[in-house]
Amino acid sequence: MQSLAPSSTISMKSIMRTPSPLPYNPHRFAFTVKSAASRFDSAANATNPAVSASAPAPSTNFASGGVGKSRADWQSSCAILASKVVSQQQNTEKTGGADNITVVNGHKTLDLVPVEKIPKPLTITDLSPAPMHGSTLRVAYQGVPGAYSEAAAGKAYPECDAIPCDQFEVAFQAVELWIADRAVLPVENSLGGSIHRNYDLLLRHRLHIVGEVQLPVHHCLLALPGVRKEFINRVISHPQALSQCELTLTKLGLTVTREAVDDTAGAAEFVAANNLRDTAAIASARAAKLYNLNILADGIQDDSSNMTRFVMLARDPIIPRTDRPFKTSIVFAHDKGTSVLFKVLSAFAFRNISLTKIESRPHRNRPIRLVDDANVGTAKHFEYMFYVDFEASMADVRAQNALAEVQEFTSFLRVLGSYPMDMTPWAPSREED
Ligand SMILES: O=C(O)C(=O)C[C@]1(C(=O)O)C=C[C@@H](O)C=C1
Repeated sequence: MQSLAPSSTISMKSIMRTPSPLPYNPHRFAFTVKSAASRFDSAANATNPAVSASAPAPSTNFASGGVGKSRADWQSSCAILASKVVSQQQNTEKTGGADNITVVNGHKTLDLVPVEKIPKPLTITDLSPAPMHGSTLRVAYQGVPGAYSEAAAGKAYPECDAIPCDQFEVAFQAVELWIADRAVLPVENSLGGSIHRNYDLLLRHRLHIVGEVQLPVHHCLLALPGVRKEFINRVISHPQALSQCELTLTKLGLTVTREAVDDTAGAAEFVAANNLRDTAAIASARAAKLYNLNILADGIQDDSSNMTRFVMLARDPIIPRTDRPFKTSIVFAHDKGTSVLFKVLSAFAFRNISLTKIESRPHRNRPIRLVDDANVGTAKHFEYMFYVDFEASMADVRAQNALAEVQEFTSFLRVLGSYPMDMTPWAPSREED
């Protein structure tokens, strides 16, 4: 996995400069031998001229060796075809003959590519949305290399190119503008709870949740080589990371200033880039390696089972299935009426569907509801959006019926996604790299 200069992070500005992409046109994929090499060269950019034009940020490739086997096969096939074309042109000049025809013993023969080198025709699986056409999946995440979101991208899509973005908003837009195929979004942590801002983003954008991963988060205290704990008068990190290590920092005697920055690895990069000998960063062991920092303390999260849940987002939903455990995420709002929440929740309870999460957020468009109160005039109530995750696939009739019922009680209902549950067995948090 290559490490990247943080300057290669995609920013809102660079996205704004990106020329607007052409709409998706499946006919662009009509297969010709000539287009094969260039298509595999530009991989996920094939559908988006804006991408090749704007030279997107380099990314981390999680596949060992960087390039997948099939891509290499295609490239060598195409190279052989290209060299044939060159030799045929030379022959043509010599013989003055037509395309693809060589003179052998006075007979004209078609000059064929050796059977084992002939590219295979595209099949229906080559056309499946992920990964695109045998190319490497491009996954946008917020932060710089070494961030936990990058690790989550690697866990969800081991062969992917992880693309750093300076804000979550940018990661969403990277997918919307076809610069990336997926975005990774942390939504909750076992210690810190829900990451509310990201729930709001889910609603503001029209991307679909297509997967989830739960990542053990193992924090380290990082400082420049030679710096000891006693020299530290400031600890910087992502706010979630600072809160996940609060007690341990105090136990370590580090009752010093805490400062929040955009991401954990960004904090490590900042300490290194500015040669800060009085500042430590909370970040991963991988960030220590990438930015040449020392690990002053290892495993400083307040709970060894510290875990963050990330969701994977895509432009299109996946087709829900029933042959493996699925989860569905919805968001709804309701107007008025009594016991609406109770009725909604019982739609799931009566069908034996377990809820795994419920979260309420202020209704941004209508945060306050005025209600008449006969005795004291008009009262104000807060209005909420409710986010619910439940353990069933949208392909399951029970889920379909439950949602049909929920729709009756709600003024707004959106299915954010129906996706395979992360069933990875739990293991204590430990950094491998
Ligand atoms: O800063 C990072 O490294 C991130 O990936 C973000 C983030 C978060 O938003 O919660 C992800 C996992 C950890 O819980 C701490 C920070």
